[in-house]
Amino acid sequence: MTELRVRGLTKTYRRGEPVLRGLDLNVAGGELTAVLGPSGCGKTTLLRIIAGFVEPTGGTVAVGGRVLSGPGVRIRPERRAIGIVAQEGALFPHLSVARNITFGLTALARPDRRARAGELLELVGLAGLDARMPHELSGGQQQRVALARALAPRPSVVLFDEPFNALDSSLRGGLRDDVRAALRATGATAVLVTHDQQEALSVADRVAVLREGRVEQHGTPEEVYRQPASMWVAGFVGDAVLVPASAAGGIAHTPLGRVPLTTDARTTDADGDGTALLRPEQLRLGAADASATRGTVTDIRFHGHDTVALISVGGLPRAVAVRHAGPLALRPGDSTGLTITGTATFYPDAPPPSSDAATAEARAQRVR
Ligand SMILES: Nc1ncnc2c1ncn2[C@@H]1O[C@H](COP(=O)(O)OP(=O)(O)OP(=O)(O)O)[C@@H](O)[C@H]1O
Repeated sequence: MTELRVRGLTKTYRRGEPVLRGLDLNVAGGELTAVLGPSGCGKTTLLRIIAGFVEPTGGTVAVGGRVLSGPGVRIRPERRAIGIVAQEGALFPHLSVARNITFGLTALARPDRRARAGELLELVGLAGLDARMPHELSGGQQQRVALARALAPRPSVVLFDEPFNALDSSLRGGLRDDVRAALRATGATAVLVTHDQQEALSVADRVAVLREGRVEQHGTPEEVYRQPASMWVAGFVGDAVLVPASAAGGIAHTPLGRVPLTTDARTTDADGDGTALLRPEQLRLGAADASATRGTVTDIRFHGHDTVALISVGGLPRAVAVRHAGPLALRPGDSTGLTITGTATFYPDAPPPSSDAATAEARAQRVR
């Protein structure tokens, strides 16, 4: 399995501002990293540089220790052993499914090519469709063929540029699972660019969050969601409840109550004022008893699988979001108790949420 290593990557297009500003990213052999970030932060540029379609201004790209782009080195795209799955499969419309898949396998004898196409179609769940033409396939099937084509030459790295974008949500889930299974089966290292945070969190081994041409955090989906490296990441990935807090002895005191701090070195030593991060599903509504903070419902939003209630609490300038599994028997104006479960990440010396520019900026930039 082959590691992808990107070091100090910079890119400035002609007559433009720098797009990549010293980007570092390691993807371990056989792992899938999802690259997530606001529109225009340089995700596609990163992918195109790794593929060899765009020359970086500085920095290096290496696969398995072999430098593909770097000072004085530029390996042509077709010699990089990198497969690409684009937004909309971009299959050759005049070639059958089998010939699309084996297009690049000119070194193989015809029977071997046929066998390889059959093998790959099985892998992507399309066994038997060898003779179909692209227009006879659904969008999801076309993307599966595009994946099979990308995997056909046994690339060590596969790049996905928003591969599920054109598909409706019912198809996306199944295809995502199959992409993951196919990558596992082949051992390819993969990078997937996406706008969709749920997709990034659910499909990837690791998530790299890009901001203004750098990686702000690269970690497992759980790390990025539970312990965001910054308030900006907290607000960009998922819904954040950011409240002013005072930390001491591993506990944050907030207007919503006391909450233990998440046990990582950055957080547990915290002492003094800052901001605590909670997620809406960590808040529980219930009887307004003595142990709970009291709040007033200002809005209820039903999402089917869950309901989000906005609760206004004394001492907080903005209502906090509470995610509740299933429907809620509360209405705007009702009084409720509020308790915190789990732990909080703490950002020392951070501005209070009333002027939480970081989150506002992240929200404004987030594209769904
Ligand atoms: N060929 C090009 N020439 C000049 N500027 C470019 C070129 N390609 C991209 N850019 C600029 O570089 C910046 C980053 O673009 P890029 O497509 O990498 O971002 P992105 O994160 O993939 O965005 P999106 O999520 O909207 O697809 C943008 O400001 C874009 O206008």
